[in-house]
Amino acid sequence: MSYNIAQLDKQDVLAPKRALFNLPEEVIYLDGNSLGALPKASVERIQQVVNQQWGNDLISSWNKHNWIDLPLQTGEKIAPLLGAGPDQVVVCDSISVNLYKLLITALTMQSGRAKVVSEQDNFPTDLYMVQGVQTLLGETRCQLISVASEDIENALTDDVAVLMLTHINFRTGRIHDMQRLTRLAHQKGIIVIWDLAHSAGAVPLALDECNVDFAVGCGYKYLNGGPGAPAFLYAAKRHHNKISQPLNGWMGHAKPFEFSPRYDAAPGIKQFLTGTPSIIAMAALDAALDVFDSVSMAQIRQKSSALTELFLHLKRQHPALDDLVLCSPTDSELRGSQLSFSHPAAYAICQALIDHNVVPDFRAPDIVRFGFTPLYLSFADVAKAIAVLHNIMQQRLYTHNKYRTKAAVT
Ligand SMILES: Cc1ncc(COP(=O)(O)O)c(C=O)c1O
Ligand SMILES: Nc1c(O)cccc1C(=O)C[C@H](N)C(=O)O
Repeated sequence: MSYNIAQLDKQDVLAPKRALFNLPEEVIYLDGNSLGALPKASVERIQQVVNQQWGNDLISSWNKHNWIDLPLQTGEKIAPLLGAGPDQVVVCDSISVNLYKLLITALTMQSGRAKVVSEQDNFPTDLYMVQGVQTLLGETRCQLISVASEDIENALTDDVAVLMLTHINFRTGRIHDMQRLTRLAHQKGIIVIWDLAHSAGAVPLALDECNVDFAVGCGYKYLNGGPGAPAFLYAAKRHHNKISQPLNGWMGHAKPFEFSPRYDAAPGIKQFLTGTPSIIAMAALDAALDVFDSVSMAQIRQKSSALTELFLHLKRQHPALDDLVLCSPTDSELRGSQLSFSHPAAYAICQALIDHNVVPDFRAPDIVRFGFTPLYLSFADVAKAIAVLHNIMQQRLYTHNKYRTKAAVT
């Protein structure tokens, strides 16, 4: 198969979206799966929130600019990207904190069951949160069972309380079959929590259709909400009246401004709020979501698969790149919007790429990870990235001493 790259870019219906982002001209950014690029709309909105709303309207902004409803309003903007109907998504806190709320919520729905099944290769914070709940409640109420990916189905026995999985693996990009695993878990009476950190804004999702119980996801990756953007939490409507989450903060109270000493949870999804939302950060995320206007997740997915397929095709043309061993699934249907390759010098290769204006990231112990964000990446960018990578590998530029020293954040 041969590719006409100029033609691919010409036919690309998402190409105009690139103009909605502030990205340095010379940089090919392949790390939107760690930190999304900066949408121009977020810059404008932050300036407005700071200068006009905070600066001028001060405290009246909670009403005048409806700051108080921003967690719900932004949640409603995210919902269609998740295949979720209204009133089920709220924006708040981080994934870690939201997982804590949901783990305890789910465990209290499951009397007599304590096991939380997850995957050994899950993103560590997910496993840490279960370990923390286990320490708090004791093993009789919470017990982490972490298994290899291929053993998950066998681990779904009728003494399991919760299945907690990350939909798209952060290292390999491998996608779990959400529909099948949720159905199998439900057949055994198990509640399912999905972590959508690498899925939301990257692949089409159908949370309602898959009958998912709970989910969390990230604001700062494919949703482009900025560093430390608040996360989101999904809770299926059918559970809203039967649950209670453990972090009973005043923003999740039914009537926070009555300042009652007694906690009464707000109805619906609002009960998952805890403390005062970070308005500037949330406004940046809210504005960033407008880049998804007038495009479908199917279009995004189609371009994402085409970009990763092109990368692999071009890589195969260069024997000097053979030492980079693909650890993402070869079938594009089975992987998210990323490609990961192992190599003993992965860290140095990453640094050399960054030095040459191609930005992937390194994941320990030996992975170079490339994220493909269809909203701001062109097919020509992919071709340029391969040319730079080829030069680095063929000339062995990565062996230079300056690429050896590891930074604190990788
Ligand atoms: C799968 C996954 N879950 C959770 C996190 C962490 O989320 P947070 O920093 O919002 O707690 C990340 C990345 O940071 C992630 O990749
Ligand atoms: N949240 C991050 C941060 O604060 C610094 C560096 C990286 C991150 C990440 O998001 C890592 C990311 N979840 C990953 O998939 O590796």
